[in-house]
Amino acid sequence: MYTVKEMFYTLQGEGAHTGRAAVFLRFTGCNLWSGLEKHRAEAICSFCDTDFVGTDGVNGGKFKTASELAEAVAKLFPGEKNRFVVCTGGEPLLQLDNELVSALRERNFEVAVESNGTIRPPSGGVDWLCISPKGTAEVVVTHCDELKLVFPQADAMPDRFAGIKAQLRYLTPMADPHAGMDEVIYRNTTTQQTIQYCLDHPQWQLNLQSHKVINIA
Ligand SMILES: C[S@@+](CC[C@H](N)C(=O)[O-])C[C@H]1O[C@@H](n2cnc3c(N)ncnc32)[C@H](O)[C@@H]1O
Ligand SMILES: Nc1nc2[nH]cc(C(=O)O)c2c(=O)[nH]1
Ligand code: SF4
Ligand SMILES: [Mg+2]
Repeated sequence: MYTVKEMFYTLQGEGAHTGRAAVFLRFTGCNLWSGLEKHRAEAICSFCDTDFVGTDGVNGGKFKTASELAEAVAKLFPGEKNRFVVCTGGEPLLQLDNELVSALRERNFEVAVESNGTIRPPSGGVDWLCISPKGTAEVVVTHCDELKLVFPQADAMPDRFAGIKAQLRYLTPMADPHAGMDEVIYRNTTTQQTIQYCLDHPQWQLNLQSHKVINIA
C-alpha cells in the first residue's frame, strides 16, 4: 500500500533538472516532522514549506499496488518520450521500494528522488538521487547525484557534508515556510548570505526554488 498526498505534472523547479517537465509524486508522511503546525517548533526539521499530511491533494489517495500507482503516474505524463517522475514528500524513501521503481521504469520513466538523506534508497537504485540534509538528523546516504542543502541551518552547515560524494553541491536559501507563492522574495537576507557563501566557497552553487519565482506548482 502506498499513501500519496498529491500528484501533478509541472516543471522541476530545483537543482540540475530545473525546467524539465516531470510528474511530481508526493508521498504522505515524513520521519523528521509530523506535518502538524503544533509540532513544528520541536521537529528535527522545522522549516518545511510543504503540506504532506493525508491524501487530500490533487490525484492523492491510497494505491494498493506498485503497478496501480505507476499507471496513475503514467496517465499524468503526455506521451511516451522523456518521461520523468520526481518522487518527493514528505519523505519518499519511507515508501518508495524496488517494486515501484521497477513499475515506473517499465513505463519508461526516469525516476528521481528528493530525500532528506536519513534513509537509504531501494537496493536497485534510482536514476537521480537528490539529498537535502536536515538539522541534527544523521545522514546515512554516502553518495548521491546532487546534494542540495537549505542554507543557513545552525546544525547543518555545509562543512559537515564534505564526506558525501556528489556530482553537484547546491545551497538553497531557506524560504519562509508560510510565504504564499506570490510572496517569495529572493532579495532578502537569507539569499544574500547564501550568495556570499557560494562566492567564498566555490564548490557550492546557488539553487533557487524557481517554481516559486514563476508561481507554478
Ligand atoms: C519538502 S522536501 C521533500 C523531500 C525530502 N523530505 C527532503 O527534505 O529533501 C523537498 C525539497 O524542499 C526543500 N525545502 C523544504 N522546505 C524549504 C524551505 N523552507 N526553503 C527552501 N527549501 C525548502 C527541501 O530541502 C527539499 O530539497
Ligand atoms: N515545481 C516544483 N519543483 C520542485 N522541486 C522539488 C519540489 C518538492 O517539493 O520536492 C518541487 C515542487 O513542489 N514543485
Ligand atoms: S523538508 Fe523534507 S525532511 Fe523536512 S519536514 Fe519537509 S518533508 Fe520532512
Ligand atoms: Mg516543494
